[in-house]
Amino acid sequence: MTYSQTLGHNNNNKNNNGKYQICEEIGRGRFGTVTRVYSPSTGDFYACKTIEKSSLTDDLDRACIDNEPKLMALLSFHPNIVQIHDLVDTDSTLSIYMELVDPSVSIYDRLVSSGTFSESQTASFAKQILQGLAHCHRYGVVHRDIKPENILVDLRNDTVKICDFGSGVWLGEGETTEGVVGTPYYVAPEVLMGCEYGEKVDLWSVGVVLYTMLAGSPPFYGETAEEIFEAVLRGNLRFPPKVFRGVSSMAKDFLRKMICKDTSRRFSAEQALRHPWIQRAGEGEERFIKECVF
Ligand SMILES: Nc1ncnc2c1ncn2[C@@H]1O[C@H](COP(=O)(O)OP(=O)(O)OP(=O)(O)O)[C@@H](O)[C@H]1O
Repeated sequence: MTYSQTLGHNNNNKNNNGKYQICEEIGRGRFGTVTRVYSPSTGDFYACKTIEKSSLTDDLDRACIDNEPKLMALLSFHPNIVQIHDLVDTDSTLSIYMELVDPSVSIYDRLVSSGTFSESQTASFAKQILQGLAHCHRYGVVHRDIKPENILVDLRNDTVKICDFGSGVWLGEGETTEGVVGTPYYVAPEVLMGCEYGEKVDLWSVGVVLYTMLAGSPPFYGETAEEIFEAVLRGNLRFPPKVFRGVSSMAKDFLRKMICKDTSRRFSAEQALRHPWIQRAGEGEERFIKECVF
């Protein structure tokens, strides 16, 4: 990874000093656009997230933008985490050059296009998400915004890649943090209660994502953000028989240990990886790519 700081005025080629050739837009988030770019020097394609600094209106947004490349750089290589390759920082824009996951589909896009996932597919993706998160947590990085939109599946090999570390935080051994960060359906109750919290917030969110993959809708629902927060705080986890008829009791046991209000009883990523539902993941599983609708 190389970091370049391009201070000064905007220049040609979208502030990248001509190091990269800009191709087409591949995604759009709250803060900017994601574009496919080509690097003649490495001969590789990358995904470039470009953020217009003028569009950042508050300090929290500015902190998110500063954090993302730092946290990504802190993590050594892991197959289930999008890698950072380069950073170009100018007066007006910040461009984060990342490993390109292409062709890819986010869990969110796949839920919208085709509804629920099979149990074996969910378990297989769960294992990869947890392996990626266990790696983050070993380095003290808490993602804080695990949701279907931030989990990409590389369709060349069905590999899951966790992306968007913009809401993340670094916590030293045993440290906690505070502050309401996350997305309503997936946020952990201790975040909403204004408590100090640690890396287990990510495990709650993974549990909610997996529940949503199996059921097609999240476990805590409401018409407004306030209603969703109230449902999350109640934390009343149900498995409606109509929806969960075909889902194994092992999967439900696993979800109860992830979507657990008591953080001391909630699984860590390492504990989750040892659960039999995850240990058995991958047995007799179909290729995801066949299930995808483009
Ligand atoms: N490395 C990548 N490879 C391929 N596509 C990517 C990559 N990173 C992001 N994308 C695409 O761009 C979209 C937006 O990216 P990302 O979520 O990182 O942006 P953001 O501005 O931080 O979004 P948010 O609104 O969640 O804060 C993703 O949903 C995905 O479709």
